[in-house]
Amino acid sequence: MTAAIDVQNVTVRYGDVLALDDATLQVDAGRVTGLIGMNGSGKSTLFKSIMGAVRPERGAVRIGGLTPAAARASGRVAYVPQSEDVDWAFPVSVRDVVMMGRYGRLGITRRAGSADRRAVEHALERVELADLGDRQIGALSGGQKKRAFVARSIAQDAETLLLDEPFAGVDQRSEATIVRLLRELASGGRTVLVSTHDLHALPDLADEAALLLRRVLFRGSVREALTPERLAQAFGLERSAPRTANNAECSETAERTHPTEQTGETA
Ligand SMILES: Nc1ncnc2c1ncn2[C@@H]1O[C@H](COP(=O)(O)OP(=O)(O)OP(=O)(O)O)[C@@H](O)[C@H]1O
Repeated sequence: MTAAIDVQNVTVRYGDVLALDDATLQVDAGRVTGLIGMNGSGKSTLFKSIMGAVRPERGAVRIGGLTPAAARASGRVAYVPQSEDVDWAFPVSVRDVVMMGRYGRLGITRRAGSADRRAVEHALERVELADLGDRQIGALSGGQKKRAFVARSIAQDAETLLLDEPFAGVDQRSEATIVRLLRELASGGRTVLVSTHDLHALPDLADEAALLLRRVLFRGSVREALTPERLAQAFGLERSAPRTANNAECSETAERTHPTEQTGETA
């Protein structure tokens, strides 16, 4: 079976910081895969590589057999970025953000039709934000913002969903709603790759797990991933802790993503 996401020997450097070192990962459709790694292990960089927002020095990525650019252009892949990467002051409503998921389908006039509006309302209902569609995106709680971005992915009807730390700073209701939705989407045949620090939530969330420390150390069942030996390896308790790069000293800085954009283009 061809992997829905195929990351082959990807190496990414920011200046002299080696963020990914020969990372290889296959992610299957129809399941939720949890991406686990310590701060700075390269999780966001892996997502940005899959989205084509950073250019690997070596290696290749395919999404459903397509290059990242082609997968993005066809709307097959949706990305829920880390909250810090989003400019929340951007003056758009929650409904506008969710409508952005439909942009690939709007055609040349960019005018939303009734099917688009129905898809947006349906997505808002699924994330339990139907009452807050008119609110400015920046005026939502952390968990509600995450749910708005998940709604955008649902409205987009993307085959592949990438979520970077969707549970960070999120209330329990939002976490439960997002976990339930991701499981439903995977059951419906979607490919879901989600990074999280929350190891306790992993068994409920994911069918598979991948451990990352600049390279993929392990990919397999959640139970096998959570063994003390594997976690010690992934969290740098053994010899090879990653260099802790100080972002302030780095020449490149990640740009902020408008709520209306799919990615922060950094390369
Ligand atoms: N734009 C950038 N410029 C320079 N270095 C960067 C940039 N983005 C990330 N890095 C560095 O690359 C490494 C991997 O960062 P990345 O954000 O991918 O890790 P992460 O696993 O997502 O971390 P976290 O869990 O803290 O979000 C880190 O050392 C980080 O400091």
